[in-house]
Amino acid sequence: MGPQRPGRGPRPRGRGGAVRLRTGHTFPEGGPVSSTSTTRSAVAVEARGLTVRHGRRSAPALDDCSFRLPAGRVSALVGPNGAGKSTLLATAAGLLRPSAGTLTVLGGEPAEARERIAYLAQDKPLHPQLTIAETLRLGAELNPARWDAPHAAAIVEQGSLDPGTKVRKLSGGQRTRVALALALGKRPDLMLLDEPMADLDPLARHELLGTLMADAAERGTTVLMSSHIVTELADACDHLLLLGGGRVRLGGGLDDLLLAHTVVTGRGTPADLAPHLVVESRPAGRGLTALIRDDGPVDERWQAERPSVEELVLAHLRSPDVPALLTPGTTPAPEAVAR
Ligand SMILES: Nc1ncnc2c1ncn2[C@@H]1O[C@H](COP(=O)(O)OP(=O)(O)OP(=O)(O)O)[C@@H](O)[C@H]1O
Repeated sequence: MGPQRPGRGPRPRGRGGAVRLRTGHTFPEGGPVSSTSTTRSAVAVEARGLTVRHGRRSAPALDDCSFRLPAGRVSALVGPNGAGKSTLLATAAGLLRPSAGTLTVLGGEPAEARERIAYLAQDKPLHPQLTIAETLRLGAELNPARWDAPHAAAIVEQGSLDPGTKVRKLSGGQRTRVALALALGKRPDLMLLDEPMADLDPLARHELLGTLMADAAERGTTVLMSSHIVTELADACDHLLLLGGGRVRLGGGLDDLLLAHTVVTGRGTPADLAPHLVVESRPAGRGLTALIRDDGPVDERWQAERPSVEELVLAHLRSPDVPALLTPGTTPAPEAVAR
């Protein structure tokens, strides 16, 4: 079971608790509905035609991306290797500059918001010669106005770490914990986490996700977190941004995105599923199983189920040519998109 969702009701999803749809069900016209919380909430990150190249002649790592991320949410950033996730996080942290378009963070330029942002890079850079206690003291000195010493110390304590231990003597997962204590101790308004869970054990991951969700629920912290561990993200995140080949493939509230798709099983061919968009299909017995993007009610002869987050993400990763989908409220106004 994933961490509890503080302040939020449990989210019904996944095959285990799949909502079995009655055949002939109807989805709202025009596809997904943006939840009211998505449309009404403030915007934490907004990209308009964002293009980022690592070198003048290199292909764009991010290519004409436009999306919005709501404030106070835990957003999952997913995509295959090389999709542009780290590039997006580093740009949002103000470490890379857009080659074209804009990226607005907490209402301004990323560099202006640096004090309010905590960025945890993939390699979790820390000073190896410092002890854990010295590392946290450095965090306090660098963030005098915001530093929450008890919060940072509690995160270290939960990992049973001796504050006198030098960073160079820590395991990869222990180092990640200290880096997270440093990031969370800053009490940021926006946390940018690049694969924070990769080297944490399952218990530590569970605890970390719980802490992030609690911060989002209690303090309104916005979290954007890249990860390849889709099943765990499903429990912790309420928003999804899926990148592929430097472009946005899916963006929106998880519930909205799930509502816009159906897993159908039955006899027939993908062509029989028209007018729905078939994201992915595979043979099943004498028929097929497909993930479709709904265009109106699904015909009664198909058995229909809500997809799990994993099914939604995997189907889109395996079908890179399927048109992108951003739910309303997560797309900047088209006329305002910089070209
Ligand atoms: N420092 C760099 N110099 C040149 N190209 C780079 C650099 N960093 C990333 N790239 C290129 O930019 C593209 C996006 O890379 P990025 O690291 O953002 O992807 P990612 O989605 O984070 O991948 P992964 O899941 O493997 O961490 C890739 O084609 C990569 O080769």
